[in-house]
Amino acid sequence: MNAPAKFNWSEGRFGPDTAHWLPRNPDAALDHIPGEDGMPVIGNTLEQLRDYPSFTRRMVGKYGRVYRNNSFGGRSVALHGPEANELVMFDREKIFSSEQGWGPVLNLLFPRGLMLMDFEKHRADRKVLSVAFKPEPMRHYADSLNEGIRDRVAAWSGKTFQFYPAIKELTLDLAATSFLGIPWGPEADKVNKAFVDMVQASIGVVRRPLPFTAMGRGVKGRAYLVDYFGKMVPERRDGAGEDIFSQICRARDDDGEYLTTGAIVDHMNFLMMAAHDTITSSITTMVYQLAKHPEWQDRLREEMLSVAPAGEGVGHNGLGELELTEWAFKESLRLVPPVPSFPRRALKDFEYGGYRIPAGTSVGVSPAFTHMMEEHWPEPEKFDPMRFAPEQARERHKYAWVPFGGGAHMCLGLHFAYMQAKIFFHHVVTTHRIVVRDGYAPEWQMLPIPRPKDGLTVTFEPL
Ligand code: HEM
Repeated sequence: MNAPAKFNWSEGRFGPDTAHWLPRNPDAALDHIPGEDGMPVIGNTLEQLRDYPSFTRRMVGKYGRVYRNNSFGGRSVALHGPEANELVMFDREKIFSSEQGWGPVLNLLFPRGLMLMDFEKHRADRKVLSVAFKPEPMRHYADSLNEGIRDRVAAWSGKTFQFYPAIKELTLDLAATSFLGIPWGPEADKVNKAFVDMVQASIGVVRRPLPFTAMGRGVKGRAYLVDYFGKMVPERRDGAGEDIFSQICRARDDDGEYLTTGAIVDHMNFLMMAAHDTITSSITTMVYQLAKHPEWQDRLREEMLSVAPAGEGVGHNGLGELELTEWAFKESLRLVPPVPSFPRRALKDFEYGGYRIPAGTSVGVSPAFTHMMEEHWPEPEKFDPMRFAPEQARERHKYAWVPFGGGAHMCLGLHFAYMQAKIFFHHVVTTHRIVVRDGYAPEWQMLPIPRPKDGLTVTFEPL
């Protein structure tokens, strides 16, 4: 069933190339699915933003694991649990569009990024971009991450500071070198500002680029970066740079062709966006969990020192040996997944949980909910990295732990994320104790990307 258009997706509001998106369904198309519409106009948006985990728990408790929601501009269907994750993420039958799911949020500022492509086109571009994440380039990024992190951790030593803004700034600075191949300084600052404006705009309430709005600044930021990256493509193609941008400029598709300048620019913008707040959020969660569990700092320190001396960080070759560190990072991603839920749009009618769900429906899955399901994660609130030891992980549903998604759109940068986290914690934990004051329990804002509301006050006590 393809319902008539209520209104079409306008280019001004949703960015370029939206003419092929399915028209929106009339609200009545989902009347048969239990759920609620919430307040007039805003629906459940505020309740969801205020406390996303409680909202989902309440809805699942009342309506079950398939429910109708109304937020962020319209009705959608939420599907919960590992089986739902597998259906949507693995998408055996090519039912779900990532482009049309993420599009209303991202297409205006980050068009033609990988998550804004589907099926064959997506596969072809993803294959080209994958060259930047092969072991040889990763080795170079590891070197530049080690250098940048070492200096910054030294600057934080002995201080009590707000960790979240500090790691956000460090992650941006590290991206300048490992993603873009530009040194820290005024040029990198300008790029960072343009980029931050774009990200802010993509989650802003006002969706039109009016003066003095986040969207206005975001669109200006995008114009700056398009021009900046675009001009550099020929020189990067001819050079021998080891950064991600240079790798992508030199990458060729199956026909031996380079990506166009426009495609390179769009992919770079998207990659930086996909990497930035997610790494920031996950490292912040792990810092907090380690501060609350000093015994885990001791266990990780012992493992880390067996791989490389204190304060030296760890090169690409040593990363695989940091097993406990990896489990602690995975457990942090379980407790607070940086992408708590994500959208798709059904391109065909499908059935799930006893309901027929029509083509055109916006569909959401929720790593945050799945990661707290007691039947898969006993004592789900407890920080226990041993859950990821092979003997415990073996029997678990493959889609019970999905911080990086799954299937064709599974995070392309997940090894980069593990690498940055391991290098970061090697520098910090081998030289410092991470401390928070007794009884400290900051509140987290879960959407759009989790962060501690107060910035997370920590002390890095030198050992
Ligand atoms: C802890 C850090 C990270 C988390 C939790 C994370 C999470 C995710 C998730 C959930 C998706 C899939 C979304 C969907 O299916 O709709 C995704 C996709 C993606 N991520 Fe990450 N990400 C992280 C770090 C990174 C980094 C460091 C990079 C780049 C260096 C990156 C690049 C990408 C790209 C390009 C995609 C789109 C893949 C595609 O559509 O084929 N991510 N990420």
